[in-house]
Amino acid sequence: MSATATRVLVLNSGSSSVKYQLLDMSDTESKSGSAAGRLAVGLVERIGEETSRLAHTPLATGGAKRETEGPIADHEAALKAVAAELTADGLGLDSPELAAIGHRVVHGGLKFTAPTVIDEAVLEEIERLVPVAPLHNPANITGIRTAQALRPDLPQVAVFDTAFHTTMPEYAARYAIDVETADAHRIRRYGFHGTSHAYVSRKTAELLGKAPEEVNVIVLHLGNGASASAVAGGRCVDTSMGLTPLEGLVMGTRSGDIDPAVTFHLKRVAGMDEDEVDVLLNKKSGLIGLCGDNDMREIRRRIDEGDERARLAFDIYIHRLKKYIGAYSAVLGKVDAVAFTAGVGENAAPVREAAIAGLEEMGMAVDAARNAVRSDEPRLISPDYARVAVAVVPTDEELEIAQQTYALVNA
Ligand SMILES: Nc1ncnc2c1ncn2[C@@H]1O[C@H](COP(=O)(O)OP(=O)(O)O)[C@@H](O)[C@H]1O
Ligand SMILES: CC(=O)OP(=O)(O)O
Ligand SMILES: [Mg+2]
Repeated sequence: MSATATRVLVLNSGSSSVKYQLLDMSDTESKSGSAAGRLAVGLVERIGEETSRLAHTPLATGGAKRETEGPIADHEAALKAVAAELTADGLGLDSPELAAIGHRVVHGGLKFTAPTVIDEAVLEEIERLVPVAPLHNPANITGIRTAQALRPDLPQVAVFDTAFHTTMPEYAARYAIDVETADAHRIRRYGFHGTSHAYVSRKTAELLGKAPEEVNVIVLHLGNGASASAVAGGRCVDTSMGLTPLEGLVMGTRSGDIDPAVTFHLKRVAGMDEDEVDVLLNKKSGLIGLCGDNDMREIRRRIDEGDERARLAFDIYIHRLKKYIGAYSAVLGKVDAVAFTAGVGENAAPVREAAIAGLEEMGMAVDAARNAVRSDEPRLISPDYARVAVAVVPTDEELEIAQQTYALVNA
């Protein structure tokens, strides 16, 4: 790595999207956690559909956001389109200032507990985990292979969603099924969104003016995928996603918790095969299965118009959230804060209000005026009298990945 190479490109490849950021890590603020070192940010959406969309903002040049629509067939094409956008701003991947490329990798199993420089053996292991992260790991692998082809000389670093959760105690991670079968097939709770849970729990402690070791936090990461975690003194002690990102909360298109016997029933009685059940639970369930929409904005709009199906979907979503807040309060014993994050958690005030409503006896409440504030900054939404702080803490998986990547290549 050259002495002047201080930039990191971060790729967060989802099942049908790529979020990316180019950061300059020599900027002291980007090292400590603010947005100052961001040179370019963007998003490719609806990959593989008829009209994909690329939105690119070159912050370094002060240029306006550029949006292009047109077909982008796969993640390889998406990444090449991103590279072309960066090149157009003089921020191309050929820059000698680029120190590394950091990749979000969703499933790292038990092997990867920390950021890892990617080689063929690491890629093989990520590939081996495809069956337990079928929506995510294949996209991550394509992202890595394409980036390697564009810059074979650069270190590529994998930052795993599962890493933060590897501290869970055995009694939280192990399912109550036959031990030999579970161990033979590595069946256990792994948990996901760990980079976000780690970042948000740390930021929440900061908001309270305390060290992470001093606080117990329930983090509610509510995006299209959604998960809850119980973080005690900076360490994850339980989380709602399991072997795969299907378990736990009601999500945009995933069912979350369900009696596993439903799957036998669908096969024996409804005549579905494995793949059909998989698609049903991962892609046609959750909010979209309940009411036909997975975007919380649309669901709130329909509720305001008196739509009963949207109302019921919302109520089911909130009921599940409340159950996890209760469960993790008991797991933690003492809760200092509940932190809402990701697309829904950061933006949907009615979700926050409804999830906390009625929890006054548990020391939790939401102040309506504080909850209505829109901001990119971490903020409290509980009234001053509440024993438990309720907060909105915007996540920043890309910054966290950049910091971990840069630290590793400079170690
Ligand atoms: N202004 C908003 N109000 C309510 N919900 C929102 C708003 N903006 C985004 N969302 C929700 O956030 C979701 C996307 O969250 P995000 O964290 O970006 O998800 P992912 O990373 O899983 O793609 C959308 O599907 C939508 O439900
Ligand atoms: C693991 C997971 O569910 O990720 P996402 O929310 O990006 O789909
Ligand atoms: Mg996400």
